[in-house]
Amino acid sequence: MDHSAHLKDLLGLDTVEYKYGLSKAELFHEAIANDRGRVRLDGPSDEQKAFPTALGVDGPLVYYTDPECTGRRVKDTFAVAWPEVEGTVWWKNDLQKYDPAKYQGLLERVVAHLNAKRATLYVKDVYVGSDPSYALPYRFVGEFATHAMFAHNMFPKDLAGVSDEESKRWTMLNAPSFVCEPERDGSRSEAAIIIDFKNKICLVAGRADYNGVVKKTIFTVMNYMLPNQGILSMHCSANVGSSDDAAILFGLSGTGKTTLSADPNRRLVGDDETAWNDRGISNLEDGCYAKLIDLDKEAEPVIAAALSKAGTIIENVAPLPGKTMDQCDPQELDLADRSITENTRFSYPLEANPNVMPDACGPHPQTIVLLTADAFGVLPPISVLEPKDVMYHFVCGFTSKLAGTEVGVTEPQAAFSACFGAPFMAHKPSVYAELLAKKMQANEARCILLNTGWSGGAYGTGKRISIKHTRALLDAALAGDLDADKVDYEVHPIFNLKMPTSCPNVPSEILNPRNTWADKDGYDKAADKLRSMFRDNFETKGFGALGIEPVM
Ligand SMILES: Nc1ncnc2c1ncn2[C@@H]1O[C@H](COP(=O)(O)OP(=O)(O)O)[C@@H](O)[C@H]1O
Ligand SMILES: C=C(OP(=O)(O)O)C(=O)O
Ligand SMILES: [Mn+2]
Repeated sequence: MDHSAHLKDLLGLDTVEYKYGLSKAELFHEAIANDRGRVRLDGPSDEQKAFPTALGVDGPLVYYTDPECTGRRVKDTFAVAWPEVEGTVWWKNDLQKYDPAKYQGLLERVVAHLNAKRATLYVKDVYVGSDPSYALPYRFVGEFATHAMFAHNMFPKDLAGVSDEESKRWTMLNAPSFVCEPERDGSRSEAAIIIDFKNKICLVAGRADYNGVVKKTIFTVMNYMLPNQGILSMHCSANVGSSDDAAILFGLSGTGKTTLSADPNRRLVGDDETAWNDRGISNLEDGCYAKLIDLDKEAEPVIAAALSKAGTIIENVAPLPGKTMDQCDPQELDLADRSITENTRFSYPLEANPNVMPDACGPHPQTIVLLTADAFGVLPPISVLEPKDVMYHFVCGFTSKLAGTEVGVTEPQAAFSACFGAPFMAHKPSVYAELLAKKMQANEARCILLNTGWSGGAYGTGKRISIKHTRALLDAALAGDLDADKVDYEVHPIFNLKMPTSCPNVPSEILNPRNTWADKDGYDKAADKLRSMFRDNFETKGFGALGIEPVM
């Protein structure tokens, strides 16, 4: 069945025009010519009205989202509560039930809207997963060429060996020009992002044109599908060292998955979504989606270099003062500008990194890193974990949500996000925890908790630990220099975490966070408060009943 028959059959689209399978260069030109002014813009700057903007033919595509949608709209993210799937989904605030009848009505209205305007729709066929044994065909269908180009950048394209493509295919219908009516459509607002697990459809209706939606929605789908095959899907980045030693780095948004995995001395597997099966790890994607805010070109050389490559998509970054986008070299964008959002981004294909693993896969991980960005400034910058600590911290998923990635978050907010990615975990945390425990039993790995958050005080008084020190800590851990037989530890009296007392290229005094606070009493109180939060969260979520041992 070709794409138009498929989309007529699945969705009822029949009077639209398709631009199917365009090359990246063609999508780039389509975006320049056609995406301009297609989203309602209420009060943006002139610069935003002129989106998207090309920086020369070989330059990046610079795209400005709807100002309402500069991050993920978590409160507008749903899955259809079909009776067949209702009992298998982990329902929560960031994945709520959508009434099946309302969903069917809404889908019909979106399709009617596109048919009525004889919309031009971009169709891009990619895969989610770089290993054909589990990869799923993913058909992006949407009004914006930019999104189709994003799908092209971010996902594997020519993957041979995927069986039964038609029956496995997932389809995203992405219609930013539609306006949801909550009363009639059952949505919360004028936009809704809805996963239909029964019919393999992701519907993006309304103002939700942040590129991240195109990847995180299908990631949620993979987190639903893969555990059913015994494959652990993870919100983590991954890379491989020179002796074929793989590492995975779990973390919620803003904790450093992308930054720390882009390591000039290690080959990249992926920066965000990784699967772990019986053969090892592999990337679900084929590109990276890095934050640009305050990018320090010395601390993040790989990401900075990717910024001058052709074919990237830059999102919501303003030009330097006095420049217009057309004159502005990608290296001269105003990376400190927060006027549109803190969550400024760019998407680049893996090949923009000179140091990647062939086929975006690697062996079983030798090191498991749990990333957290503690805005209370009380967790040690590095702790060495036992497997039971990993299970505890994995289900707790403590971090601070940083500004920007989720609509509505404007300053750091303590969060317990199970599996370091609760919004994307379609099953209950126990499903992923059990798989992780099995994988860890079968493959011995060293485990660390790496805190990329605040030191010397909480957010507001202290400072974020430098990327230089975080990297030195990570490098030492990866080299085995912090293994139990190599280094002395202190045990943190409140968090019960093993803190190395020394580490190459890191001042020893920062290794125990209490040393970095002038106000020791203040530190003790803050640490105590965080421990209470950990305990309350553990209790409320009933993790004890899953066989997880409370470690603090
Ligand atoms: N010590 C640190 N380690 C990692 N990232 C840091 C650190 N200090 C500041 N940052 C910044 O924090 C952000 C981390 O974001 P990113 O790597 O995109 O996280 P993720 O991929 O997990 O969402 C980047 O903007 C990075 O520059
Ligand atoms: C793209 C995202 O991922 P991250 O911030 O983890 O890179 C996101 O959460 O929208
Ligand atoms: Mn990232």
